[in-house]
Amino acid sequence: MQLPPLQWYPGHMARAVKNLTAHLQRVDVVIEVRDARIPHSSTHPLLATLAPTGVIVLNRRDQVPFPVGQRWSEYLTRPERPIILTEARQGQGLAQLRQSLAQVGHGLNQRRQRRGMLPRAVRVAVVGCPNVGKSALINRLLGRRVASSAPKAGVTRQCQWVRLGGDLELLDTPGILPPRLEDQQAAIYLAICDDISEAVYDGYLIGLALLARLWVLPSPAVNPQNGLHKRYQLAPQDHTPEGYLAALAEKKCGGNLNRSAQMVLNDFRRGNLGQIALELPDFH
Ligand SMILES: Nc1nc2c(ncn2[C@@H]2O[C@H](COP(=O)(O)OP(=O)(O)OP(=O)(O)O)[C@@H](O)[C@H]2O)c(=O)[nH]1
Repeated sequence: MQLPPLQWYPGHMARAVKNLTAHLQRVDVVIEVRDARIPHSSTHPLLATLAPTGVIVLNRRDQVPFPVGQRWSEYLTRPERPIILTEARQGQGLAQLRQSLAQVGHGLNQRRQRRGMLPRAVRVAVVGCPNVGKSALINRLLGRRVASSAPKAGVTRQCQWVRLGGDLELLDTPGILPPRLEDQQAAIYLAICDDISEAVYDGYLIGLALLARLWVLPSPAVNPQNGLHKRYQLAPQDHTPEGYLAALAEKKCGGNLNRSAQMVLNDFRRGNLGQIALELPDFH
């Protein structure tokens, strides 16, 4: 299946990248938030150069099978860059994240003390692609709602500093993507996961791309219980991806293929098809 090239680089994102580059110079640690369903595709090349150290958070750990999250964590971990799996809405994994930040703060203030300087709060930037859960994570870390969190890419438009007690200052940042999405497979995964504005793609083709991926995923990436069958009482093994969307359209959407594709996408995004990792460390 050949999809038209996907690109999304709205004006606010270009401004955000410029703004972020300036802000990162006064930050002590960067938390890069990625989507645990697509840890490879939901990273930004800029961060490898601007923020080579820090913490990588694989958020939405509730949406992938537990062993897959663990495997990604082992695969990505480096001594200077711990990996933490979180569920930002419920606050799972946050104790470990707080501990990592406290360690950074301790090291920073020891160095300051040696130079005769007063202690200060650790400055932490929370960065990543649109819709990966940066604002939800910040709200959970702070224990109150300071950042807008919504199931839509591009909600946060400005960099915003927020303070947590005397120890931590957090920078909430708009979601960023590269100006050109060179890796079109990654772009398709970003669209499937709702990390790209739906205004720039054909929903039917992206729904079909999701099914095509589900058809070839190995068993560790998906729950043993087939979510599609359970959700729609329609067995995947009896159909090709195209045939499945057509059968689903007949069964539930008055024959409308666009609506059946949208239904599958929405159910995947909400976790109604069970835990599904679109990417595993060994293949993309
Ligand atoms: N299932 C699940 N949903 C999550 C998790 N974290 C966040 N969400 C949901 O994902 C959606 C996006 O979260 P946000 O916090 O707005 O994401 P963001 O990265 O700040 O988005 P932008 O403002 O577009 O950059 C919201 O509907 C959240 O409730 C998680 O760990 N698991």
